Amino acid sequence: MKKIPVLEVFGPTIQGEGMVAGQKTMFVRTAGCDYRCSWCDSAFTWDGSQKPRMLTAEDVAEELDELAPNNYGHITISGGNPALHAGIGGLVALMAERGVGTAVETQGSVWQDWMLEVDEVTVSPKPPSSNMTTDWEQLDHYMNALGARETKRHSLKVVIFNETDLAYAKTVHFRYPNVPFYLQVGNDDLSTADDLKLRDRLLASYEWLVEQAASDPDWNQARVLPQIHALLWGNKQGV
Ligand SMILES: C[S@@+](CC[C@H](N)C(=O)[O-])C[C@H]1O[C@@H](n2cnc3c(N)ncnc32)[C@H](O)[C@@H]1O
Ligand SMILES: Nc1nc2[nH]cc(C(=O)O)c2c(=O)[nH]1
Ligand code: SF4
Ligand SMILES: [Mg+2]
Repeated sequence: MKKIPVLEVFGPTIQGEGMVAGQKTMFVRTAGCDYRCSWCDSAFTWDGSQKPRMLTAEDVAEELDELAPNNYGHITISGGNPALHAGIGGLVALMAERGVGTAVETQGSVWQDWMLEVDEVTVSPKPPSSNMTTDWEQLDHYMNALGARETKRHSLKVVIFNETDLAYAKTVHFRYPNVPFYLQVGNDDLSTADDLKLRDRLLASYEWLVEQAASDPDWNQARVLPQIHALLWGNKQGV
């Protein structure tokens, strides 16, 4: 059984972002990322500051059960980039056997066949402010493979910090016009412990983003959301 480098397991909480926002869920966060986004809010998964544990799918399930005995029906696998790890396939299968829903967060740079078995796949290509570049052919492959599924859902989510990011997001949205599309507020103060100050700042950014979407017909089918967990709990890890 292939092991998974796990950085943290937490919950129950709510999914704070995107297509599953508000869903009660557990989080499994893997270590390692093939990107280095300038504004990554989870840099501890790849900057060497925290060390992962190598766990089997059964180990992870046991940990979930200990954290939330009979108290979860959905898990979200994030990272880092969880798509770096073949071993997650075993976890997805185990949860499906138990009737527990699964979601994954990835930037869409690396494919794994277990993606096909995940109930809600969020693909989050990175805008210019991240300093990363998009491999459009790889993203096409992702969208084609996910789009061929019959019962499971996927979406695109782009984090926005400025107008250049919005222009990039539009390119993504127009390239895959039939995929549910989310604009997400960027958090540009990752170090503050002043939750109230951060909340004000994020809400001001949210207001700006809503105004942008509201005034541009190209966004008629878009959904605009903040990170709900950042509004509630600031930059705290494990929530
Ligand atoms: C930490 S990433 C992990 C999954 C995967 N590596 C990815 O980027 O999609 C989870 C989500 O958080 C978003 N995110 C990261 N830093 C953020 C920030 N400073 N503000 C808003 N969203 C952020 C990412 O764009 C992604 O959609
Ligand atoms: N509550 C909560 N919702 C989230 N949605 C995406 C997250 C992530 O870091 O991938 C995240 C997270 O870390 N916490
Ligand atoms: S792809 Fe995701 S985890 Fe990786 S650096 Fe960017 S935001 Fe962070
Ligand atoms: Mg996060």
